[in-house]
Amino acid sequence: MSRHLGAKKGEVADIVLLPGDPLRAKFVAEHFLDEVNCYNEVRGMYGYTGLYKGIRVSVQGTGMGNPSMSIYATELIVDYEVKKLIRIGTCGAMQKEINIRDIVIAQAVSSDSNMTDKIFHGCNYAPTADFSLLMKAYQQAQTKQVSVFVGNIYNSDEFYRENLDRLHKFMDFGVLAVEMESTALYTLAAKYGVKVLSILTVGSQLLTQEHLTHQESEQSFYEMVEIALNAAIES
Ligand SMILES: O=P(O)(O)O[C@H]1O[C@H](CO)[C@@H](O)[C@H]1O
Ligand SMILES: O=c1cc[nH]c(=O)[nH]1
Repeated sequence: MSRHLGAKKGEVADIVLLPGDPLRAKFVAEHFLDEVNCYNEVRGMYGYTGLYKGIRVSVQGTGMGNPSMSIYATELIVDYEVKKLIRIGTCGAMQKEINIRDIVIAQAVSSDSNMTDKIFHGCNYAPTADFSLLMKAYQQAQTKQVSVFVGNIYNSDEFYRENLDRLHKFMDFGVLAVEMESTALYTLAAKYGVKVLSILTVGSQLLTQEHLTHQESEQSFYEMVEIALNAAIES
């Protein structure tokens, strides 16, 4: 067991998918994995291990925001020796050509979080995806009836904001979408030398103010999860 996970040694696979919502972890386990074992219920942050196409894969909820992600990512890597971590999240689209239900793959992460400053003391570190995972995920996405965008995303410590001024600056510089966990995830993966990628389904469009309901979001996760699973086992 680790501080926040109840799994015994060996119960977590080398490959872990990471949704923010623990109920998305349950959904993935129920719909995509065989021979499933629930290894964590601590704090209701469900974690499961099962088989996908005969290969062991885990799926672990992370909660929302960089601090929560950093706890789970650190323990998965340090205590359970996980080697590939793929976030399967939702995001808000920041460019007009990106629509609800499209997929965004995070090649790099810009941020308003001071996570990396705590490590790099005033210098800018650019958290980036693992290239082999990124390439496989992009190839997988191209086999599906889904629009996929690859590029820079915006990671934020805020969901509700005073105003959208800062977001508009990042939009002007071509940033694709906003979410809240990838700075911590990519930076920790680099620190520990493991593979990482964030794949995001667009749940809201910030320019048009459209958004999916919770139930609609769930239905649009299928493509993202299949892309993540196949990229993970092939890379
Ligand atoms: O759907 P998840 O994976 O939680 O991701 C996004 O949704 C949450 C905000 O609603 C934040 O965690 C953000 O990053
Ligand atoms: O972090 C997020 C995720 C989805 N939509 C947003 O506006 N922000």
